[in-house]
Amino acid sequence: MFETIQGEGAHTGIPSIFVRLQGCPVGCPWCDTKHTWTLDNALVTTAQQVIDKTNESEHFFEIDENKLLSLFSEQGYVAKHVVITGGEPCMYDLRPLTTLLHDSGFSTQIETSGTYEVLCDDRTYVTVSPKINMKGGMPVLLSALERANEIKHPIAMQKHIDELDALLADVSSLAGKQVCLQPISQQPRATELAVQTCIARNWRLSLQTHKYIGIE
Ligand SMILES: C[S@@+](CC[C@H](N)C(=O)[O-])C[C@H]1O[C@@H](n2cnc3c(N)ncnc32)[C@H](O)[C@@H]1O
Ligand SMILES: Nc1nc2[nH]cc(C(=O)O)c2c(=O)[nH]1
Ligand code: SF4
Ligand SMILES: [Mg+2]
Repeated sequence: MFETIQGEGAHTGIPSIFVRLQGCPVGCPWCDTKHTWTLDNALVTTAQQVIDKTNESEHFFEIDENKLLSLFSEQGYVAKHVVITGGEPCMYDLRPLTTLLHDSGFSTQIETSGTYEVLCDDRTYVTVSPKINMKGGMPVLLSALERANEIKHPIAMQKHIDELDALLADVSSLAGKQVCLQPISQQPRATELAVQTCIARNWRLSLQTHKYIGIE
């Protein structure tokens, strides 16, 4: 859990509290948060140790939504936008947390791979970053794509754009959905392909801006 600036997608630049949920079975080889993959009780520690950690350790803490809300003010957080990410946050039922946050004056956003049903408040802004043919062998769910406010696709080569086109063909309507391309790991060739494709398709470019300025 940490406070920073949303670095990706259409909400780039918004001060945000990030809640990074532990556990992900999807297995993207280039995942930049591999320390969140393992869900093992032996890794449970205290909230303060997780908040204070300076390295990417696999340790995590368990908390209910009411205590999490209290923790935001105890930590002195001032951001009013909460990004729930992971790991794969949609392994969990996020309705209690997102509804509590909206009713308490926060806006919320979920970052998900689209491999689980998205269970959240109607007011939540859902970013689906579809993960196609990854090691975990989990399909991207049409229900997740339909719920998405934003589809933010990580790409490195033309094949990834073709795979996105095939997924989008099944979505009932793209009206009101933002489509973004996000270059994988700041690779120059991926970035060039994303720029050219965004211009040609009138899609939006999503850079992981926090990585360019060295913030979390
Ligand atoms: C770490 S994931 C966690 C949320 C969820 N599991 C998902 O994949 O959307 C958060 C975002 O980072 C993106 N991401 C992860 N590793 C990346 C990388 N090496 N380059 C670009 N984007 C990456 C994902 O595609 C996703 O949009
Ligand atoms: N600054 C910042 N913005 C982000 N947007 C999505 C992120 C994520 O890991 O889900 C992320 C992240 O890790 N840091
Ligand atoms: S789905 Fe998200 S957290 Fe899981 S491996 Fe892929 S990028 Fe990482
Ligand atoms: Mg990240």
